[in-house]
Amino acid sequence: MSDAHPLIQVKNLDLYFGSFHALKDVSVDFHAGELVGLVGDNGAGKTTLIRVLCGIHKPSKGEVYFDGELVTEFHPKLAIDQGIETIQQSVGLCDNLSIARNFYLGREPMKKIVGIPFLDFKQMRSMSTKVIRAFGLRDNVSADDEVERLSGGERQSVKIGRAVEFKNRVVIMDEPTNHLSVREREHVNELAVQLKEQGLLVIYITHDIFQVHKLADRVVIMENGEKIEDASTDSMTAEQLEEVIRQGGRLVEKMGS
Ligand SMILES: Nc1ncnc2c1ncn2[C@@H]1O[C@H](COP(=O)(O)OP(=O)(O)OP(=O)(O)O)[C@@H](O)[C@H]1O
Repeated sequence: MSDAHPLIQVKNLDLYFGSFHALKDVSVDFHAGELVGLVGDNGAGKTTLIRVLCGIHKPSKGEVYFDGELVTEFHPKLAIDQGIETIQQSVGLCDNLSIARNFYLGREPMKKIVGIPFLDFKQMRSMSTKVIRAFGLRDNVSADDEVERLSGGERQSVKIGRAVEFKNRVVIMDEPTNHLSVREREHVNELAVQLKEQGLLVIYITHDIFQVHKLADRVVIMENGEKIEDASTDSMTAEQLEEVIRQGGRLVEKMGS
């Protein structure tokens, strides 16, 4: 994997919120077909880093390359057009709309009847039905049901199915299993692995180093806006990575000296 060029390359990134230095000289590569765990304590800079990748924040210094091309404009719409999707626990679906409508949110297929464009409900229904079955929703859930009646895990499945169907290249999962039952958590984690096996880059943000160690190819640890570790899960155990987090990078400095 490391010989191919990275799908996303972050080089010497700094980001200030006013005088607060939120990202400090962060460099990290992310490859297609890789599941990378992004971990670190509260306020470490994980969300800020992925917000740069999603075009929400413009870095103060440093570069981001997407598929080898320097990103010159940071805007959420551009990131979506490049195929970067973020899956968050509490956002991304409208409760009072059907699963079919949610599936196409902002990308509704249209058909023309006597020259007048209408939403193509038939296509929305058939495509979303296919996907919700493939992604393991209960048989008694229909594409016409409102999202409100779905469990947390099913909601995540709809978002993940949408990311696959719309041919995203990068899926960023921000604490995707918070508040889920054990079985739902397993299901969402299996879907994350499926995404990477289909060649997508999956960046998985979590506080749970033990959970992500089982899934990820690599774990990147952040602390106080800095990247303090970037290790393959083959080279370090979950316990060793937890110790790095506990010591806040002091262990890595010691090992390097
Ligand atoms: N828009 C903002 N304006 C000012 N400060 C911000 C802003 N966004 C984040 N910060 C600060 O930047 C630091 C890093 O925050 P960030 O949300 O990236 O951390 P995190 O690692 O995702 O933490 P958590 O796990 O708690 O979500 C925090 O101190 C936070 O208060």
